[in-house]
Amino acid sequence: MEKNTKTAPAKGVSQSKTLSRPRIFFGVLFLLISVVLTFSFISYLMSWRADQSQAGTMLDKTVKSSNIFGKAGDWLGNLFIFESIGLAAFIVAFLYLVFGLIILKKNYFKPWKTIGHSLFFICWLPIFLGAVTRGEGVLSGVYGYQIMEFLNSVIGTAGLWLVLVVSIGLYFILEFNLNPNNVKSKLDDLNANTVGRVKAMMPKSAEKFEADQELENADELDLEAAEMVAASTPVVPVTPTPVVIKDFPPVEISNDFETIKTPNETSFDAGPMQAVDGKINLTGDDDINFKVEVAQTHDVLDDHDKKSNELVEKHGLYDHKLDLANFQMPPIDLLRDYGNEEIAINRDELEENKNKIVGLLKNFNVGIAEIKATVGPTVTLYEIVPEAGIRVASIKKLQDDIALNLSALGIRIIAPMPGKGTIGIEVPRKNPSMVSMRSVISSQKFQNSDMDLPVVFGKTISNEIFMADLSKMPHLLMAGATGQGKSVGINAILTSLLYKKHPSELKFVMVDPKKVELSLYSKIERHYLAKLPDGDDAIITDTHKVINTLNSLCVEMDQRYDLLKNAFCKNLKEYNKKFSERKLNPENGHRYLPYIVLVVDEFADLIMTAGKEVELPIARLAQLARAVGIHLIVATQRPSVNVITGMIKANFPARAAFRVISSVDSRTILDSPGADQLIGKGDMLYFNGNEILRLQCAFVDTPEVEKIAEFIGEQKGYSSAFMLPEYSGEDTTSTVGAFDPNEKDALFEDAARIIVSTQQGSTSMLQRQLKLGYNRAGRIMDQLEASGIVGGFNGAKAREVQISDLNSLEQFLEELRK
Ligand SMILES: Nc1ncnc2c1ncn2[C@@H]1O[C@H](COP(=O)(O)OP(=O)(O)OP(=O)(O)O)[C@@H](O)[C@H]1O
Repeated sequence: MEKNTKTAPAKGVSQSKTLSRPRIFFGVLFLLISVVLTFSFISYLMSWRADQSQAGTMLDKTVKSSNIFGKAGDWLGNLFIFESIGLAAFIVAFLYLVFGLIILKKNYFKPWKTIGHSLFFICWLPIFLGAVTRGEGVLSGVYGYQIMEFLNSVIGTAGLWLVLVVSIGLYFILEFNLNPNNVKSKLDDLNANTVGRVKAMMPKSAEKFEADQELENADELDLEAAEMVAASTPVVPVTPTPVVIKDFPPVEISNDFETIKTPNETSFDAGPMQAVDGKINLTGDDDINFKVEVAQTHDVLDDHDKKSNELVEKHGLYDHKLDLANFQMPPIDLLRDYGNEEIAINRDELEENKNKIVGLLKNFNVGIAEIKATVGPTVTLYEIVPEAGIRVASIKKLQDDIALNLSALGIRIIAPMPGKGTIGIEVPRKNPSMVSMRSVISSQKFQNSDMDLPVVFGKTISNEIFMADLSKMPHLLMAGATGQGKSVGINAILTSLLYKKHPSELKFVMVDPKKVELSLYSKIERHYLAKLPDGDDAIITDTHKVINTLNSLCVEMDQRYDLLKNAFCKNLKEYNKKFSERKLNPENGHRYLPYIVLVVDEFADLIMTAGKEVELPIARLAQLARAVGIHLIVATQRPSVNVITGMIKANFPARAAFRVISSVDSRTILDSPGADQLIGKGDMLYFNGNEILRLQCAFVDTPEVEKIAEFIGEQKGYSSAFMLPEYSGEDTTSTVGAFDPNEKDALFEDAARIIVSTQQGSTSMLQRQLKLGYNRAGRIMDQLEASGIVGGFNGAKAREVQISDLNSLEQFLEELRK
């Protein structure tokens, strides 16, 4: 086969689909020949008697022909039909069509098979037609008539017909593997698959057809393999009735059972069968035993599904946006247009830097084979390919010398560039371009993104818009010395989320010890913020309240885990989908769960004042909260090891570093140096657990954020902020001690019965069943623990229930009452 390497592939078209010109020429030529032959033959058959008399008058203008292709058509018809093979001439035209398509790489036909069949019929059909017409007319052609005559004289008429019938019979048997059993099952198959076959005959696009062809081939192979295995593997009979398989045509088994399919979707028809307890015993008269067992699906939600389907039919899917149905997402105009953000290429600067890099490396005996520059918004990346034999480490060592030589801050050497086989030198541009929030938010990439929590950071050094999904990160640690763009970065993240998520889908818990950075967002309290029931401000600035809020978030997380567990869901997305499909009953505590994003602006401050009390709930949330849709963004100015402890770091796989003051700080946040070499003003490194990317953070100014918050705040919101569960740290722990029956809660006994009957020591279950606040439910749980009905606190798991049945419990309660 000829390779299509001469013509360059067009963008977006794979090489294999591009055809070389000679291929197209010959392909089309063959198709044309096929068309000409077909029509000439048809035309010839309609008027052959008249036109045959004109043979030999090709150049005589006075003689007219009635063939559609004139005298040439006559000549072709005469040559192929009359003088040669009669009607079988059409097979020749067909072969041209097949070859044309093969040349054009349209593999509708299997070439060798088609040629084989065609040759058989080119030989057989003229003789057959000769025998039928006895040489009358043109149907057999001269060849057909002559051979027929010859055979007739040698083996007689009966012999001739015997040869014809036997040969066609053999042909069908060999081709279609016919035997009496087979014929029957093929007929059944034909019946069952009529619809499928009609579909298969519908016109398909060329690619689809190719794919089908491959599948068909694969099926054929698998079927053959299956037959071989069936024939060679002795199967121990496990049912009293021996089982037989005659063939494997695809067929539906019965309404009660699912169609049995092999991994490649080939269905088996196993002849007569009986179903006992989900097992199908196949019977027949062959000697292979075969037992098929269909695993019964125990779908406990079947009734629920029916009910939920009815509810969905009646009320439609649950619409979480309904409460704020008229809520409008902020328009792009609220973001400032900072003018032309096109990257202006300064050729002199590029040339100068290139010469300096090449010259300097030469001085250190580092030869360069190739150098390439990519200009980004703030940084130009020079990629060099060193000459063979140069050690990468020797170039890495020259970082300071290169920086000195280029007299530029912020040089970063990446040796080697991951996945590129080059060494990168990032050199800041003299006149960097601004990346505005407006430009990234209005980009198609952001607008069309289907991420759950899309966050657009800015642009990469190759000027591509960089986005990440906060729900996949799943928590982000940000660091940067003061004034390097951290607050702008947080605003960029929050803005991206505000531009994409409806208030019913997302809530923020904002912690701002500096008191000024996030205060702008207080306007969106009733739309997007979450707070403690007794909290005055939604934006938390007081360290003590932060501890309560973090613990309350832990409670929310535990409750969400309970809900997910009861709904048999693995994550928040699945749970919300199920809830929208009305498969979860709100009376059992189920509700639509918005994502919760905790934003801590100055983490160092919190750790300094509250230490472990803050670190532990943050670490707990970071470890467990991802599946229930709680995500953390923690920022700090001081990325020292006593702030970003090992426990915190281990649970924050995504890190964003703005410029930090020392390479030690850079190592703390990124596990590698580099952030100390950044140039500030939003120049950042983003680490997603695999590689470090240099980005220019999008710029969003405070007035822009204010406008967005105002736009949202002026719209109708919920009656209050999203309420987090109650939490009062001291209360709940202090009551665990000796049990005092006189001080037991009024609902103590009811709670005990619920716990014992369900054998689940879960506080949130008590909350739901008894419709209690977390504090009271927690207190009751402590009393239950003190009285010995449930075991001690068991982390994320429910407490152990010490009493196994209600009878024993009643006796126990009786004792307590005495
Ligand atoms: N992405 C950016 N593009 C352009 N300029 C930026 C960008 N980010 C920050 N700057 C500039 O840097 C200044 C300081 O940014 P920012 O307030 O975000 O710093 P910070 O790290 O939060 O400082 P602090 O911790 O003291 O609050 C901004 O006022 C702005 O002029």
